[in-house]
Amino acid sequence: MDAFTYRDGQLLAEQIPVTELAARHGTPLYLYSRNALLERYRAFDSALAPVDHLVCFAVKANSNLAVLQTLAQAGAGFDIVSGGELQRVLRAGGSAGKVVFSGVGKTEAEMREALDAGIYCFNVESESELRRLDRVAQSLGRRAPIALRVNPDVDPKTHPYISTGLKKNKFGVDFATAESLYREAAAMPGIEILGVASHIGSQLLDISPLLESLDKVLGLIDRLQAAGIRLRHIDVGGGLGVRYKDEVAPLPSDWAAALLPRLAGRGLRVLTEPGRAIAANAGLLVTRVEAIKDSGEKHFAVIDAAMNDLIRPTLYQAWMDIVPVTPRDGATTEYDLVGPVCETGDWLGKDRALAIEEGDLLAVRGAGAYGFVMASNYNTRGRAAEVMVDGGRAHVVRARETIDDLLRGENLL
Ligand SMILES: Cc1ncc(COP(=O)(O)O)c(C=O)c1O
Ligand SMILES: N[C@@H](CCCC[NH3+])C(=O)O
Repeated sequence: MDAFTYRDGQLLAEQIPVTELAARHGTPLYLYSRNALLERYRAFDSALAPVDHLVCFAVKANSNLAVLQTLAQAGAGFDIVSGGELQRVLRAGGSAGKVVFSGVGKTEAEMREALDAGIYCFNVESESELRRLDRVAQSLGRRAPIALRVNPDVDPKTHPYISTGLKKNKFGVDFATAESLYREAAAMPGIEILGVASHIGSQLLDISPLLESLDKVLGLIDRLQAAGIRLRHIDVGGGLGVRYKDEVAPLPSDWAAALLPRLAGRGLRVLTEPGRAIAANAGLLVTRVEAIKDSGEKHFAVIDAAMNDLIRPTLYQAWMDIVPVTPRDGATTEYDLVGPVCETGDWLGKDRALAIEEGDLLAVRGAGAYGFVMASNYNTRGRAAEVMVDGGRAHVVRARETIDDLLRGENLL
């Protein structure tokens, strides 16, 4: 479903006019559709239904408690990268037994916290981390369940900032040394080997690099088995892309249809860590046009959302669809949509043909993933409110930050 569609000339969030939500909650405003989240989660869950599996939502994509609660209630597991994300998952009612912990810089405190909570698996990204985890687990009289996150050195053909599976990227254990590291792990008293993990990058539009990576990892599993190390699961990572403009993104069903035959007969539990593919198109960022101005060379629409609210356009030159909430008839003008932040890079869209006037509302589509989570307080701007729509009802799931929120904890000399 598209949760955000037009009816009678205005954009709706599920069944509620976006104008009404903006009037009630102000702008900039993040809107999420509960039903769109569920539908996208279930697309992964049912695509993997033929095998024992766990869909671990990548919390970094959207860590709002109500988003996590929605997915936890649907049965999701979670991929976390910090102790903070673990706390969020637990507060949202997620179960620790469905959590995998990725990330290259886990601290001892985070390891202890995750062991105490009883997470399902640590995705270990280096030899140094493995030794540290062994030590921490032993000090607690525990064995830490692990998978090695291997770096298969495969080009995911995506933006260089969001590629993770190349040798030159910081992620994962060098593929050539993975086998010997598994042997070391097998002898560590504080470590219990569960599986293997890989994640090669984000916004992937082509499945073939994922298959190339999978084939390499399956070869490793075979070599390990020959050495007497049997794995129980394979975590194939996340990364499936979405449509922002005109991209043709692979469906979870197509992805699973390509993946599952390669895994047949191995008895491996399959884990995946999708973030963007579940959350991106379940969210909108709503903003108001504050001012229209002309530089003699360019037309600018100054909007009340800025790079601090949504950094993807300026950080990755990402194109995100920006649409009028109540479209006007008449001639369009090409605008650069810029925010109030004092940076030339503060833009959400460039050269967009729009018929708009001051005071109009615009909506940035695809903002449900890597939107609010990457927001900052730059220029002492409070972060936007987050509202979740469920059919005809809207819930404020995070209040807009006030200046008091921003100044809390700051002291004069
Ligand atoms: C280890 C890991 N898992 C999962 C994800 C989620 O990626 P995506 O949002 O592209 O599905 C990421 C981010 O790229 C990641 O680094
Ligand atoms: N933040 C990135 C994705 C990062 C993926 C995290 N490993 C984006 O907006 O596209």
